[in-house]
Amino acid sequence: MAHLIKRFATPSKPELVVTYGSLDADVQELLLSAFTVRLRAYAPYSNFKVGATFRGKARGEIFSGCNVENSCFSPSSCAERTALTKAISEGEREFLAGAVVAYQPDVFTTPCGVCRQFIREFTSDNDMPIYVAQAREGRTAETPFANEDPVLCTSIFNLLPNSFHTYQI
Ligand SMILES: O=c1ccn([C@H]2C[C@H](O)[C@@H](CO)O2)c(=O)[nH]1
Ligand SMILES: [Zn+2]
Repeated sequence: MAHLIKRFATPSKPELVVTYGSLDADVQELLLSAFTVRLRAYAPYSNFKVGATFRGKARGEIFSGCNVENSCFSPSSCAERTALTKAISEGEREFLAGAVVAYQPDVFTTPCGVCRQFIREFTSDNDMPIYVAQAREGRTAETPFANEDPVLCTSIFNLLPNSFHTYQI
């Protein structure tokens, strides 16, 4: 019976909070792009701006997206889905890592349930690291992060364990 749970989405690593300065340059770059694209968020209804990025496996290219709201609310897209939809439509289907940048003073902003499932669709059995940072007040595109800023290092299998997934055989 063990084979039935063998492909269950179990995290490759536990969640960890580290400092921005301790991260590899490619992860810092992913977070910087998320900070920058967040500035383009169309969020007149919630006033809550989010930026998300995913690094494609094929060429190491960064795909970025912001949240795009609508006066009718339901048609809104989160930043994570904007970024992934852009990537898929450009031909990328595999990703090395993702990043999310938003600002709530006392909590990391992690992807919503819909986005977790959306990200899971494009994740291999090996999990996908997701880095979450705050766009702190007063920070600008010139200096988005300080070395001592906290970054949550999580992954889609931490965020969405034992997720629904169909395997194309
Ligand atoms: O991880 C998240 C959480 C929220 N939002 C958006 C949806 C909506 O536009 C606004 C407030 O929920 O933030 C995202 O883009 N990503
Ligand atoms: Zn979402």
